[in-house]
Amino acid sequence: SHAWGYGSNDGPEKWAESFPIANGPRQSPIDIVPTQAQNDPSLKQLKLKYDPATAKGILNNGHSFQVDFTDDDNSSTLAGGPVTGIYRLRQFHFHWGSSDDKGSEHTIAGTKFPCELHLVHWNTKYPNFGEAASKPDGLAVVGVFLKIGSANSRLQKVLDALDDIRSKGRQTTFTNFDPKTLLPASLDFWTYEGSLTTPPLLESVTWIVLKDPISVSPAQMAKFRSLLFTSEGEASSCMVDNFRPPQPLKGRKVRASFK
Ligand SMILES: CN[C@@H]1CN(c2cccc(OC)c2)S(=O)(=O)c2sc(S(N)(=O)=O)cc21
Ligand SMILES: [Zn+2]
Repeated sequence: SHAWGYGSNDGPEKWAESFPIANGPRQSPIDIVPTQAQNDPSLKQLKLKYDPATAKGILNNGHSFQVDFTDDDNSSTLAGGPVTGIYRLRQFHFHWGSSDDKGSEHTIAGTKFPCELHLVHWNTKYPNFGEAASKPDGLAVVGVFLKIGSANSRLQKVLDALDDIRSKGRQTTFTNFDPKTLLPASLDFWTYEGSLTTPPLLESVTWIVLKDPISVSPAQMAKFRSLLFTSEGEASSCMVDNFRPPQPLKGRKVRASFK
């Protein structure tokens, strides 16, 4: 199997050995340079409709932790913005650093944030997630930056569940949660065509990166860093620095939904 991680032997610099698409034409993340983004007035407003009842569970997958949603109907969806049609929410997860000066995957004119939230959606024109993940318009991921500031009470419910999923493979029930509460007030965004930022690095993602961050406190960041990459019984390795650095733009245009 293609074991990959974020260490010196299995990290982003090594992924191309098993996943040659790592050097492809539309890889993610990227550095977003606001002055070079083009305002596109044809971009529609982002329409996010999430039903808290679709939240199912929370899992430590050994790379990050994710909150999974039931996606067998259109209860939790994304539409509008740069996409055509309806995309269903599949899961959300985060990437973060070992210190507050790094952790995000996308950067803004070189600025790194301590953490980045990804809400993963798949295009309902395809029969299921796995099919969608291999199509150029198959996935839409909303990225939200987290910035050090006051404690985020909405985030705390997610962080309180981490004690039960400390090591790889652990999961627990997690329901009645509305991910909309994790979004900033403004849904202004940048958008570009990219990829998964983890193996299999499929070039199937329309990225929608929100301009405004949400807050996270230093104590809450310590909670993220209390997770382990490793399974119970293995030598413990702290789950930190699980981010891929920015990739070459290769001629792509980044559009802005705002002036
Ligand atoms: C480990 N990779 C994450 C889990 N997924 C996954 C798992 C299995 C197969 C697969 O592709 C067929 C995708 S996923 O599609 O939900 C995503 S999206 C994403 S990110 N950082 O680009 O938003 C990371 C992951
Ligand atoms: Zn991600």
